[in-house]
Amino acid sequence: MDTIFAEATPPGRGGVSVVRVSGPEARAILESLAGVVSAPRVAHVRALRDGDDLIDRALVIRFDENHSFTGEDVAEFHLHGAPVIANRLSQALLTRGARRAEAGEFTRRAFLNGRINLAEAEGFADLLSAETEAQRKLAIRNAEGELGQVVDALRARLIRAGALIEASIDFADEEVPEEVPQEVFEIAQEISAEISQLLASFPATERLREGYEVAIIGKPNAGKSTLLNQIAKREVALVSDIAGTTRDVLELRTDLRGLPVTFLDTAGLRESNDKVEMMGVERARQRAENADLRIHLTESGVSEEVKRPGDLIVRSKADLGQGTGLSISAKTGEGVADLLDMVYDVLRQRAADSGLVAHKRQAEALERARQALQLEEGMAPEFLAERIRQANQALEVMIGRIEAENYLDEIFLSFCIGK
Ligand SMILES: Nc1nc2c(c(=O)[nH]1)N(C=O)[C@@H](CNc1ccc(C(=O)N[C@@H](CCC(=O)O)C(=O)O)cc1)CN2
Ligand SMILES: Nc1nc2c(ncn2[C@@H]2O[C@H](COP(=O)(O)OP(=O)(O)OP(=O)(O)O)[C@@H](O)[C@H]2O)c(=O)[nH]1
Repeated sequence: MDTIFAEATPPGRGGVSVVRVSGPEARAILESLAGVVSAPRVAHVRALRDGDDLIDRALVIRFDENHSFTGEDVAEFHLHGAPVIANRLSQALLTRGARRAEAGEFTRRAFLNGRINLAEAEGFADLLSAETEAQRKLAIRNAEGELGQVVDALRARLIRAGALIEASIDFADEEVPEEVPQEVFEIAQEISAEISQLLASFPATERLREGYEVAIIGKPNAGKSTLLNQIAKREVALVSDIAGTTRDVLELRTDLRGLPVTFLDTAGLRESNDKVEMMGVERARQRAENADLRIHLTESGVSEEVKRPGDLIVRSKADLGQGTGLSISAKTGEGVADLLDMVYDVLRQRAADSGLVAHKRQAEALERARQALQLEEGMAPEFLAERIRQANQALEVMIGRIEAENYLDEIFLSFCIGK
């Protein structure tokens, strides 16, 4: 196994930068630079020397195999935060046989060494990419293993069901076939119902993890770009009194009180002879179609063609006259806070339906387990045993105990280097 290293802190100048080393040579490499470090998991201040060259006076920590994040021998260098120092240390690590880590390789090793399961690894990936409070709360639950624990509890009951069937097969008399106990069917039904519950929350959880899209749509000159600028509190979109100003879809990522919300400013919906404008209109329609929520901004009437239940209808340019319903002036800002309140309320309700199943991979494995558990009383004991085994196997795939290989690159390469 290679010994790997990477900067765990973001590149650039900072107070402290942390370089992490993991693998069989970690301790020897640490001690060749810092002298003997006998106590594990204790911070020591040490001069780091490569030959005569004093690299830095740093904090160093070492971790023993089986008592570290990766499960391997680990050494950490907490350096003064200038890129030249980390670069100089990297050079010393390379000459001592370590290599640079790939994206997610520390977490991958934690998984391969059985320190975390695959659902936890996905939780860590989500935690590291979380941009808002609601996403962080979701991710930390899975990084802490909640989903894995739920699945382990289901597996324990499946194993009992399997054992009950085996017993009835073993003791079956040729003439008087032993009945498969009723409890087997009860367990299968209960587990199947619990999986259904877990799966029911998947769409809401996935939306929260990925972030919501809110499309601002309407006729040309309705004030969509002005509204986007008002939400951003800066000039992100071009505004003009020429109809058809916005062509491409503009995205504004925001943290709406903890919810991840990307507002989309789209081309005004109309027929036009301008080829480029029509490409923009088509794009606007598509993005609006796929968005989680649509704000129809209108001076007069609503563009019925794209209207869907639950869409917000908002009258624009309230400073120019009176409208009914929610009306805003993107220009003065009047009503914009109320609009954001409404958007927040709608999305918060959807986020409230979220649960633990955040990834399609997890949902698919759970669905396979659920399918296998659709048992019927007349089924042969051997067949029932096979179904229970299939369900158990699907759950093992979910937590990465088996058949994880196909997913590893997808999951771990999504991390940054150093994680
Ligand atoms: N400096 C530093 N900070 C970090 C990490 C790290 O690797 N280094 N982490 C990583 O990304 C996270 C913390 N995760 C960790 C998880 C386990 C162990 C560990 O050494 N576990 C041992 C000892 C436990 C103990 O001290 O009681 C064990 O479980 O046996 C260390 C960090 C976040 N902060
Ligand atoms: N009085 C008033 N004028 C506004 C308001 N909002 C936008 N306008 C004006 O209306 C014109 C069009 O505004 P935009 O924000 O570019 O409209 P749009 O909907 O993005 O237009 P397209 O890009 O053509 O689809 C500009 O002259 C804005 O200054 C408002 O609330 N009150």
